[in-house]
Formats: sequence, C-alpha cells, structure tokens
Amino acid sequence: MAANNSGSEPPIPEDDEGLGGVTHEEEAAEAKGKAPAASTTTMNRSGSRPQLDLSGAAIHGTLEDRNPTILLPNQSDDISHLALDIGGSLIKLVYFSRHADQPTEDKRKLSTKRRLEIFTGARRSYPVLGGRLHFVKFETGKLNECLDFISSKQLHRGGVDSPSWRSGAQPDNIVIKATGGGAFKYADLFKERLGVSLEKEDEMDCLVAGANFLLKAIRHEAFTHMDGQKEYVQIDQNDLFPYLLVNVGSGVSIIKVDGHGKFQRVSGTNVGGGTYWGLGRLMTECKSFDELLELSQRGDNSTIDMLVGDIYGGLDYSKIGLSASTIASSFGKTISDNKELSDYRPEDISLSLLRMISYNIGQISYLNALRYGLKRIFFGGFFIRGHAYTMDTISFAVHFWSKGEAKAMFLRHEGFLGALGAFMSYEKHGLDDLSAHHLVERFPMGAPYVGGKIHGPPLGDLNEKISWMEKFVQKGTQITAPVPMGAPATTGMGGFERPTSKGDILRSDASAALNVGVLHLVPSLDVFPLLEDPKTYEPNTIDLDHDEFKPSARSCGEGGCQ
Ligand SMILES: Nc1ncnc2c1ncn2[C@@H]1O[C@H](COP(=O)(O)OP(=O)(O)OP(=O)(O)O)[C@@H](O)[C@H]1O
Ligand SMILES: CC(C)(CO)[C@@H](O)C(=O)NCCC(=O)O
Repeated sequence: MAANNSGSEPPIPEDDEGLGGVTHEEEAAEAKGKAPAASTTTMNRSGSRPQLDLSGAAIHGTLEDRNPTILLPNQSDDISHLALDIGGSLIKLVYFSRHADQPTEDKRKLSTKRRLEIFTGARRSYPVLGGRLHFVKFETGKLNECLDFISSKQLHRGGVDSPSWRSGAQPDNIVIKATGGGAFKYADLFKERLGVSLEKEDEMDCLVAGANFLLKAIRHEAFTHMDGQKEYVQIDQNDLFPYLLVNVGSGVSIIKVDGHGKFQRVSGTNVGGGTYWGLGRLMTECKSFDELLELSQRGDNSTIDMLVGDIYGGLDYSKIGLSASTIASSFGKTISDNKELSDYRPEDISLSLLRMISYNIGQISYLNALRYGLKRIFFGGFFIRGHAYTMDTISFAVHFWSKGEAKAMFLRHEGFLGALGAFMSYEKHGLDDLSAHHLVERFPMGAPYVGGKIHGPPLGDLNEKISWMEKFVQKGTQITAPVPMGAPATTGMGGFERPTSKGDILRSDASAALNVGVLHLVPSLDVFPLLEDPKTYEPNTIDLDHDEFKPSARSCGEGGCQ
C-alpha cells in the first residue's frame, strides 16, 4: 500500500527488501552499521529480468537504521504491476504491490534471505520481491470506476510506491497486459484516459495459464462441492494434465488442457452467466447479480419447473430411473398455469433459472469430458461466485451423468484466471515463475460467508471506498461453508430435486461493483541454491525408522548414540 509520508523529505518506502540488490560488501557494511559505498554499476541480467540500475544508489536514512532503504534514483526499468481481463460482464484486475508494511518479525528472516540471494550469485542476481497480489473486479458497464481506481493508485505506473513514480520519471509509453474482448474494444479509452497502451493477450491462453498457475502454486485452491459439503482437493503437480477447464463467464468456454500452453478449446455454450443475469434481471427486475442470486436462496422451483410427478400423476418413472420429483422440464409448469409473470415469485423464478443454467453447464461439460476421456473438470468464471447451490447443481450433473466417474472441482480464484494469465505473461516482472514462491492467502474470497453485513464507515467517493476496502481486506473476513438447508431430499436417478444447500446470506461484494482479495507473495528461500535445475529437483526422503538407518548396538556406545 502507498506509504503516506508527508513533509519535505521524499517518502521512504518501508519495504527494505524491495530495492534489494545488495552485494556482499553492502551486507557486510550493513552488519557493521556502516552505509555501503554508492555503487555505479548497472546490473545486467538476462533479457527477461528487470534491469536494475544501481548508479547513484544511496542509503536513505541514518547510519543507525537497521536495514535502511536503498534508493535507486536512476532506476528506470519498472516492475510490472498490473494486468486486466476485460470481459463481457466484468473487468478483472490483478496487481502486485511490494510489502510496504513488512512485520518486524519477518525482518530477522530477511538477512538469511539476503545471504541466500548473494550465495546464488548470478543465478538470482535480481531481488526476490515480497509483496502481494491483489484481485479486484468491476462491472464492465462501470469502466470509468475501474479507470479511476487504476489512476488513483497509479497502478499503470507501477503504483505510488514505485521508483519511477517517486522520482517523477515517468515512461512515455506505458504498456499494460490485457485480455478479454474489452482489451480490443476499450483500447482507445485506456489510451485517452490513462495514456496507456493495452498489449493484448489471447483470452484462452490466459485462462489456461491462470488455471495452471493456481492449480500448481496455491494450496487449497481447488475443491469439490457436493450436497453442501466443501472439500479441498490435493492436486498432484505431476499428475495434473490432462483436465477439462470450463470457464463460466458471460458465455462458457470449454477447454481441454494438456500442459503449459498446450490446450484446445473443444466447445462452448452461449447459455452462461450472462444468460442467468440477463434473463433473471428481465424477469425479476433485480438490480444486481447478487440480489438475484440471493433471491434464489429463498426460492421453490417446483412452482415453475415441470416435474416427472406432474406428468406421471405423482408417480416415479422408475424404469428409466426418474423419481417423481425429478425436473422433467425447466419452466415447463408455467405453460399450463394461465398465469402472468407477475403471478410468480421472483425467488422461484431465480432458483429455476439458476438450476436450469447450472445443470446444463454441468451436463455439457461432462459430455465433453466423456468425449476426451477426462475425469477432472475444473470450473472457473464469475458465474460460480462461490455459490453453494450453483456448485452443487453442477457437481450433481457431472456426478450423475458420469455415474460418479468424473469429478467437478471449483477454484477459489474462479473469476481471475484470465487476469492472472495476463499478469504472468509479462516477461519482465521477475515474478514469471511465481510458482517458485509461496503464495499465502490471508483473505479468503469467492465463497459465501455468514453475516452478510460489512461493518465500516459509510462509503463516500471512490477513493474513500478504496482505502476502506483495503482496510477491510487487511482485517480479513470470516468465511464459513454454506449451510445445508435441511435434510437432503432423495434424489432419484435422472435429475435434480430441491437444493440441499442454498447457502445463507451471500457474502457481500462489499460494494456491488468492487471485490478485492489478496494473495501474499512470500519469497521462497532456496534451500539448495547451487542446484543446476532446482525446479526438477526432487528431494529424496529417508525413512529413519528403516532398519538401515536405525542405530545399531555397535554404533551406540554406553554414552548413547552420537
Ligand atoms: N457483481 C456481478 N456483476 C455482474 N455479473 C456478475 C457479478 N458477479 C458474478 N457475476 C456473474 O459472472 C458473470 C461474468 O463472469 P466473468 O467475469 O468470469 O465473465 P466475463 O469475462 O465478463 O465474460 P466473457 O468471458 O464471456 O466475456 C456474469 O455474467 C454473471 O453471471
Ligand atoms: C466469446 C467468449 C470467449 C468471450 O469471453 C465467451 O463469452 C464464450 O466462450 N462464449 C460462448 C460462445 C460459444 O462457444 O458458443
């Protein structure tokens, strides 16, 4: 977050590792409490790394300061901080900020880390940056709010903490990675309002890159959701591919993923999140997506959907495995009722619609999984919205039609796959191998939480809202699994009946338009820094209980084992 220093001195970044790049001499001088001599070197790295310009480098602060900040006045090569996914319904932002408020207890670890950086020599001559990945979304219809947000935080210039922003040396042509249709549609507007060029990245490439990254790097990212029960799935990194990725945005893309950058968009459907929100808005006059979703939680679809029992006089059609309460035809009951739209409860309409679309997506996904012999299906996109009933319905469809062979899994950063992929497509941010670091989530997101109300000051203008949002994020929120709504009804073969988990109150978006989450990037220490290829290194484990390693009577003297 921005250091908010006032006074005549330039603001001092609290992050004492951000500009790191310390040398042996500097470390030694630092240990003795002396300021290292200013370097005039420009550190050259491989073309894919940010160029670190150490000329004119000077310690900022007094000699007594521990770990004083080193200012690099001539640093021009900025760390990239922002990527966008501008979709048909929502704009997703992922941005990186260095830790400005590193807790003191972490500072002890820093010297070890620095030592390791030095030890690794040329291989890691760039600083490992600790910081945060932030996730924010806006409605595409409110693009101006998004532009204001970027501008207020100067995200397009690397954030208000960045060296170039501090020094006032702004590059002329700022380029931001962007994906989604809006990267084309709104490119001129970004140029006009922020003076930035959008570098377009292919949407499917980004979805896949984002999903692969999350599945490989983030613990507790993927989970199953059946009958109201959420269970995290341990992903075996060596056995991830192939899988089916279903991104449920406004429309739905179905992608067979075979590896990093290896995929095929095998199908898609135009009946997706935009359909639920669009039809739902028309039929219920809801003002927001969340309002519509929340309505569904109080709905009863049997007033709208035609059930097998409605057709069979209350009987099951057991010969083909359909119970009386199986939905035979979504919205089918409305044809015979001689009623107007206004005679139906918006709650019931919303639930029928949600079930129809979710089930359909689950079924189409399964058919594609079957087509390619895939057993794992990951669902992303903001339609999912961490909503219990949506996930249960999709899971049911996959489970039912595959006879339990295929598994539906969901991602906690569901809506940010594309934006993350675009973020990782920067070659120059030094974070391209994010999976080499620890990413720790301190703010759970994407799932409903009980309580609904968020306590905080009233929201004023956007800036106030943003800073309040950040306080909210820092504090964290309670998250609980959705509450099952009574005993599960018997689900006969062939369909889906009443939802067993409609959730309670939806987790609020804090504002209808803004949703923020944070992943904390904790640089990994290289345990074996001289390994030629640490990524492929598999540490062997030794079972000390194994006889071979047990101390024998001969090696243990009277004084015990040494
Ligand atoms: N606050 C919200 N406002 C609007 N839609 C929302 C909101 N939250 C969730 N949704 C749902 O998420 C869908 C959009 O999801 P997502 O952002 O993943 O797709 P998109 O990128 O906008 O669409 P596409 O990829 O098809 O261009 C909406 O159609 C709606 O169903
Ligand atoms: C057109 C995109 C890819 C835009 O994100 C998405 O909305 C989508 O996958 N729609 C479904 C289109 C179809 O395959 O029928």
